Order: sequence, then C-alpha cells, then structure tokens
Amino acid sequence: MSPGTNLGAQRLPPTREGAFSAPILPLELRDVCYEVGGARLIDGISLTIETGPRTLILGPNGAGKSLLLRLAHGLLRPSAGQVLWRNRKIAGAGRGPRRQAMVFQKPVLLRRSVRANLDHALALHRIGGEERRQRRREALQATGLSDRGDQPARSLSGGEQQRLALARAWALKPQVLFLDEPTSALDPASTRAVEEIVQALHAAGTKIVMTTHDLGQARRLADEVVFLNRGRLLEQGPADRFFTQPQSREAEAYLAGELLW
Ligand SMILES: Nc1ncnc2c1ncn2[C@@H]1O[C@H](COP(=O)(O)OP(=O)(O)OP(=O)(O)O)[C@@H](O)[C@H]1O
Repeated sequence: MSPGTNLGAQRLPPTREGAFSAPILPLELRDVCYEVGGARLIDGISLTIETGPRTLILGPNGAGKSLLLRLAHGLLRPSAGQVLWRNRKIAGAGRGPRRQAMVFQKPVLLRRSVRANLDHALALHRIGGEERRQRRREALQATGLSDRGDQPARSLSGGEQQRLALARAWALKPQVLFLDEPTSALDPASTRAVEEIVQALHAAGTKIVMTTHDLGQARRLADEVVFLNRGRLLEQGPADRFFTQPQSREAEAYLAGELLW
C-alpha cells in the first residue's frame, strides 16, 4: 500500500469495545509544575482533557509541549501539582492507567519482525490466543501493513515504522492516545497516511491528544487547541476560535509565524 492511500473508514472494525469500557477520562492537571535543576519548565498548568474532541497541543519551540504530554501520560512525575484520571491521583512516574498509549516522534521498535512487535505489546497486556491474532490482523490492516508481518521492523521506511507504532497502539485499543510530533520526520505522503490513521482511531472512539509543529496539520486535525508558551498554558478552546480569534497576543504572533521560541 502506498502512503496516502485512503486508510481507515472502510477497513475499520465497526466497534472497538475495549475503547469504551471502564472510562478513564477526564484527565485533569491541577497546577502542574515540572522543574529540572531549578529551572521551571512547566509552570503551573491546570487543564482538563475530556472525551471526544481531538486535542492538539501547539506552541513555539521549547514551549513545553512534549513535557506536558509526558507528564499527562505518566512518563514524568510533576515536581508539584497533580495529574488525575477520572478524579484519581496517579502514584508516580510510569503509573498512569494502562488504557492509554503514546506514540513518539521517533518510533521505539524492537529488533524483531513487524508481527513480533505487535505480539510483544499484546503479550504485555496479557492478550493471547485468537484475540491476539485477531487484533494483530486488524491493526496491520488498518495501518496498511498487512503484507509486512514478517519484515524486520527496523528495516521498514520511516513512514512505515511510524505506521507500525500506530498499529501497536491500535492493537491495544487505548481510550487515550498521546502522539508527540508523530510526523515531524516524515515526507508529505507518509504524513497524510499517519493523519488518516489518527483520524480512523478518533472515529473508532480513541481520544487523540497530539503535539505538532505543523500548523496545516493542526488545522486539518484539531477540534480543540491547547496553546503553550514558555511552560505556561495560554489558551485552551475550540480550534475554530483559536485559528480565527486567538485570545492571547502570543498565540496571534505564533499564528503569524512571528513567535518561533
Ligand atoms: N531533562 C531536561 N533538562 C533540562 N531541560 C529540559 C529537559 N527536558 C526538556 N527541557 C527543556 O524544557 C523546554 C521544553 O521542552 P519540550 O521538549 O517540552 O518543548 P517542546 O514544546 O516540545 O519543543 P519543540 O517544539 O522544540 O519540540 C525546552 O527548553 C527544553 O530544552
């Protein structure tokens, strides 16, 4: 399958029960700070992420977008403040609920086949037997990788590797998927393919929370925008409003290409 082929809708399973059971959202950050060596990199961020709209996190270089995602996902522990999933506080780094997944700018893949990468993730979630095979099949199909099962994952092209990272997320049926600049290293065709998969995941009920540098992509995908600058939350609101009537001077400058970092 060539990247850019219309993925998704017609290949999507009609229901994905795992995405809907025992809800973990809303996700709430309460006055979250993150400091390294005395520098406050995330500065008192409070926000709520609800089920539904695709949330895009925007901001200039170094604004704190990746850190915010990592704090929300549970990879980092806040220096101060709280991260709550459905009103429950998480115990520390790496302790967020399991029904959420993250896709990174550079995919982290095992030195094994495409199939084995998916099976490993499913095994970690104690999914075996026919269920594992079925989810693997579904995930490969949804990401256009059905004919790549035997190929060593690290021999895939950059775009295919990112599709495999998305296939892995797909197979786990997360309620929330965090994506940290998933297309920043990809060509336009691979970028479109990733966007279509993200769109299909959204249509299947997975909450999308994503960072990007690409304003065109943000306009294509965002329902809601969270705008950061220098570790602070400056705006959260509907994408239409953000793009046409930004509420802060900084967002206005950012949209005009005048605020780069
Ligand atoms: N472990 C760390 N030690 C020191 N500084 C850090 C650390 N991690 C991140 N930073 C700094 O914190 C700031 C925010 O980083 P972050 O990666 O979240 O920015 P970002 O908004 O994702 O930026 P970009 O768009 O350039 O990827 C940056 O200035 C970065 O250099």
